[in-house]
Amino acid sequence: MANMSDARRDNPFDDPDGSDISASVLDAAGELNVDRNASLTLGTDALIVLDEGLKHERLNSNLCGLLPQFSRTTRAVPFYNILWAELNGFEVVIHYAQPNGKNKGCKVACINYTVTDKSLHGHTKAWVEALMDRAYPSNVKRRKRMKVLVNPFGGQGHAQKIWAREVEPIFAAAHCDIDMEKTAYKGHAADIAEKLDIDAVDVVACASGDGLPYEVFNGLAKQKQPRRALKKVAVAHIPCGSGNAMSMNLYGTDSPSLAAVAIVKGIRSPLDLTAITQGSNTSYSFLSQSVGIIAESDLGTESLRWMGPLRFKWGVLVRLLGKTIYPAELSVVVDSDDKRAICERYRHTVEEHRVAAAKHIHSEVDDGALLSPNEMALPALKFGTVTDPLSADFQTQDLPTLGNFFVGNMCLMSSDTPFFVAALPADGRLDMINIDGTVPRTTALSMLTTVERGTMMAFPEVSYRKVLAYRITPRTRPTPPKQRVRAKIGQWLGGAGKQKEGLIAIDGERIPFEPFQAEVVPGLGTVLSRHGAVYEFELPKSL
Ligand SMILES: Nc1ncnc2c1ncn2[C@@H]1O[C@H](COP(=O)(O)OP(=O)(O)OP(=O)(O)O)[C@@H](O)[C@H]1O
Repeated sequence: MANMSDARRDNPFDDPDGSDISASVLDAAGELNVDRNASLTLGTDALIVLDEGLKHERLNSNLCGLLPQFSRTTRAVPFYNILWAELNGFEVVIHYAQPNGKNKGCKVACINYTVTDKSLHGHTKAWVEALMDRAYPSNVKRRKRMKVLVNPFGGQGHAQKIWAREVEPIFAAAHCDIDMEKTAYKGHAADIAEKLDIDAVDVVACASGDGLPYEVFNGLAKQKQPRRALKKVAVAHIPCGSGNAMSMNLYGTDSPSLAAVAIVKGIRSPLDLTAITQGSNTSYSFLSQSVGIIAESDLGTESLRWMGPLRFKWGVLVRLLGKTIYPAELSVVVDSDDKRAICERYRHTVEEHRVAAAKHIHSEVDDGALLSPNEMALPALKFGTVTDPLSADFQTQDLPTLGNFFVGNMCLMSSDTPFFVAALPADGRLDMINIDGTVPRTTALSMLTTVERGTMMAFPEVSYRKVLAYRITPRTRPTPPKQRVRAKIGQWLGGAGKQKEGLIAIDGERIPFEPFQAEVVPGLGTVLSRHGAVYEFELPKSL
């Protein structure tokens, strides 16, 4: 937690070969002498392996003395990396996640030692259990029962291979109970989640993009006891898609193997969901809603798929330079529109979390067991649906030149786009960004360059609000006859092809271009995360 932004950029593991052993206080009671030359010790944050044999192994491969001599005989394996430890007879076997040298990721490695002093059997048994307690603190469930859904078409179609090569071995080494199923059609993940036996499963892990988790939340919301289903079953994400925001926000990585370890070690945490009503339909969004530029750059750039991840940035750029506008009427229940106060409250929550984590205070996460029968249904919406008259809580604005309408429940929308820097998993609020489409091109371009640093919010032209609910009625923009040729060129350059209608994206999925209403439902969903109350992002100091 001390340096979350670094953790986000790099491998979130410490180096198991690392030299930071001094940071771990060696605890005499936690020491196990496995033989004359080797001992295993429970440090503060890591298992310390002291082994004369390590020195010899290294010296043997020293290319006839051409390489510098290694005198180190110790190795530290952070408890976080330890997947399982057991005693087989007198043999201590420890499986752990070892970071790959050059690749961003990790693989399963094993340490095993036979305890030579047979009188130490009782001590060894207790020591192995103590190691497991450090590897799995009281708020982390061991042997998670997982339903794994693999989208064979996710991202570039490699999800199945990634699952088998990089992820399954980690879950297996952590003794997770796995039931894998490939999705066979669009909507299959929702059907599976709707029919899932929620008492037999702790986690639904999606080897996909963000599309499958969206379906799983919505499938759980259709169960007979939806509220209990959403509390009982944690939704997890193995990043194998073109959009992997969920994994970035909750685990700080888009590497499938690192995400797998984060799932094994994940803390059950509540997540706000957003109820979206459109016509007579209700769905639940966990990530974002966009109308206009972001939705078009996400969904309306199909003809630019050959560009890979660049197509989204290109789509935004073309529309920004074209000063594209998306007229709409917007009604909002505002919680706060004071950017400074929003950042202060965010920092306060992060600090509270840091203090609680340092004191090892783990708040119990409700698993739905205590819900009374009349609480099993989804909570009633406080602000009604899109077909109801607007209540007095809403403030309505006509936005004839709206440029960007983007609402988020998570911070990062991809590995390098922290749009909603003050977003928190369960603060009962949505973060809403509005930017007028007529801001000068130079300003729009400099805004774009600050997204990656997370400082776009500082522009006075950017409205950043915490909201409880909103209704948006998008309108089709009129194109004056003189601008039609220019508009067509812009549309072609931006990858929109012949698309006539505007686009709305909910968690990256298209919904009809019609009015919709959104209301945050505090803590309705459950996920697995590294730090519970906060995402894997640090608010820039300049904000
Ligand atoms: N077997 C299947 N055939 C067709 N579509 C499927 C299948 N399995 C899942 N899908 C659909 O694929 C969509 C995208 O899934 P996912 O999020 O895993 O991939 P992605 O690569 O991130 O997304 P995108 O397609 O937007 O790039 C979801 O809407 C899901 O319902």
